[in-house]
Amino acid sequence: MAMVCLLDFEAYAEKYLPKIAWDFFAAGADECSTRDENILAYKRIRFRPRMLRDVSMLDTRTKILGTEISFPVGIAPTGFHQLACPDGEKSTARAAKAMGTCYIASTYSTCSLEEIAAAAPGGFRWFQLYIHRNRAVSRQLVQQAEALGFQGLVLTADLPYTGKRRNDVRNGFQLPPHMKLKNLEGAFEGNDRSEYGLPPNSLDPSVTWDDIYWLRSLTHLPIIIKGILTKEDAELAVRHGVQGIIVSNHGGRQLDGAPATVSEKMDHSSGTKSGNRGYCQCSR
Ligand SMILES: Cc1cc2nc3c(=O)[nH]c(=O)nc-3n(C[C@H](O)[C@H](O)[C@H](O)COP(=O)(O)O)c2cc1C
Ligand SMILES: CCCCCCC(=O)C(=O)O
Repeated sequence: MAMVCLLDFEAYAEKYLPKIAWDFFAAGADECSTRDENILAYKRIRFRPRMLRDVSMLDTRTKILGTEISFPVGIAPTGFHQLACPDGEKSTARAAKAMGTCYIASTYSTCSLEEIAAAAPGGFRWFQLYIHRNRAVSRQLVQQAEALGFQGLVLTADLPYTGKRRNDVRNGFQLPPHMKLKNLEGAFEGNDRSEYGLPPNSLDPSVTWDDIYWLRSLTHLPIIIKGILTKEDAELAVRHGVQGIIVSNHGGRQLDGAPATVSEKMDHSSGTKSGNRGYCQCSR
């Protein structure tokens, strides 16, 4: 059957993926109220179409941080692509390049940054960072991403601890033994990989705005903060000299009860006074 829209891909994935993988991809935190509200908030949006405007020539191109993309949608960072496809993030990188848009590769990719870069030479890519307690690991990843030609550094700010995704807990989610978080191989001691393929508590929950200065000292890349949900934090981002923010509630996988990404309660103009732009992501 022809795949016509994203919902068709979603239904296909639910039918054919192992339950443990599907549940991971579909997860929301706790009661999933924010995850579900993300979709409902989009459905409530109504356009105000104007007529007789000569639409014979359409141009959907736009720019993010000065780089042109063919349409105003990029690919958000998501971990563990090999759970869905053996080629993993290499396929995602190729698809993004073919579509002329930006791919943000996750720290928790199942392909290495080198493999991702080699799969789609010249593609427009940013690297998404989670900061680990072992700062040397994070420093090395940032510097490797820059050396490989990634063009932006996205710091995910909304995961000091992992949200409680109930089905992952029920399923006892583990990465299959043949799958590795390639960017973090050799980064940790011991054999316990019980938290999403990582040792428990490997992320650093003590990260603050001051760490933006630390990141700045490591790289010349533009820094974008992902997971901003309030005007106050957007303003702090501007004050700390970052080049962009991504308005996001992490697909409702983190703080259940947070507003929908396109909620009318959000002030999407935050930060624009000093020329910074907020990027709004599509949920799921
Ligand atoms: C399966 C899955 C894995 C994800 N992995 C990451 C990740 O590794 N890093 C990250 O910053 N966000 C991750 N996210 C969150 C997405 O980047 C994105 O924020 C979310 O899917 C869309 O919600 P939003 O519109 O609130 O941003 C993941 C989301 C999903 C569904
Ligand atoms: C130890 C943290 C695992 C997080 C996995 C990737 C991610 O961000 C997600 O939302 O899932």
